[in-house]
Amino acid sequence: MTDSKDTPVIEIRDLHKAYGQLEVLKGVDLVAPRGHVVSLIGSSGSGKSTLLRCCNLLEDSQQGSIRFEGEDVLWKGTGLARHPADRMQVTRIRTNLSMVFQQFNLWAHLTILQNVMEAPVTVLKRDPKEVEEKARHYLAKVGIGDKADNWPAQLSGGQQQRAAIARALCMEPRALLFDEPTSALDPELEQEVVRVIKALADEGRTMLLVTHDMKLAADCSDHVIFLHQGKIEEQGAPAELFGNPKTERLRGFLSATAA
Ligand SMILES: Nc1ncnc2c1ncn2[C@@H]1O[C@H](COP(=O)(O)OP(=O)(O)OP(=O)(O)O)[C@@H](O)[C@H]1O
Repeated sequence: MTDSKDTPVIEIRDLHKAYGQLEVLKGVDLVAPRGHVVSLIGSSGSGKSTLLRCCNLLEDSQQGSIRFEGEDVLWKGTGLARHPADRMQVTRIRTNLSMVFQQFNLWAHLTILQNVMEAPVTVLKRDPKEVEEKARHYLAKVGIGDKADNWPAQLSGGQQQRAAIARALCMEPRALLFDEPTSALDPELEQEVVRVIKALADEGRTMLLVTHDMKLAADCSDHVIFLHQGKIEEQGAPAELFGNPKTERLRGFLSATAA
């Protein structure tokens, strides 16, 4: 692994992905330098989640490259993690590129604290005492330190999503991948999560953010990519993109195809 500070945390080149005959990604490039937030916006079915899942090795792809801190993390057409060495690499990549899903995916039978501690203790074999300290720190950071001993069902949707963010942070990843983190939430709960994401962006965390929320993308991104039918339609800094006529056209097709 290269450790130059100039090496992008995530670098995707000419990525192609198909499910059978359905071509979902048709040559996508994306670069996320350290400390940058890159948002992916696009109509439903444009391939945003698929791109994120390829980064996290939940999907393989047919062509192109994905590099994490200069290291090639793509298996082309061979299936993922068949070899034990590959499995170790998959764990390492998933630890470093921690994913926050739309549907929080908390374990119902574990308390919030246990949910946050689960992967660092059981998968990464870290010391439970140290992990607990970190877990409490991250729960406090996302504003739900007082919910550590509650069950997920006792929390609101916004609180559950914040717990899911704390769980991702507790892996101490090099980058966070957010897949529509606010779309399962009511507007007022959404704002709780938006505040946490903005605070993480202000801290200089590297993040890829898939969102339908133009305002969220505009407020916290260094770079915004509009994906349409598996290709990049437009991209740039929010200040260049938002409010100009090109983006208004994109906003049009977004609202026409919103899920
Ligand atoms: N496992 C799968 N098998 C077959 N087709 C899939 C699979 N996953 C996604 N697709 C298809 O790939 C296309 C892109 O899906 P993807 O979830 O990446 O879109 P998206 O841009 O994230 O959409 P949305 O905004 O609605 O979440 C869609 O046509 C979808 O039906």
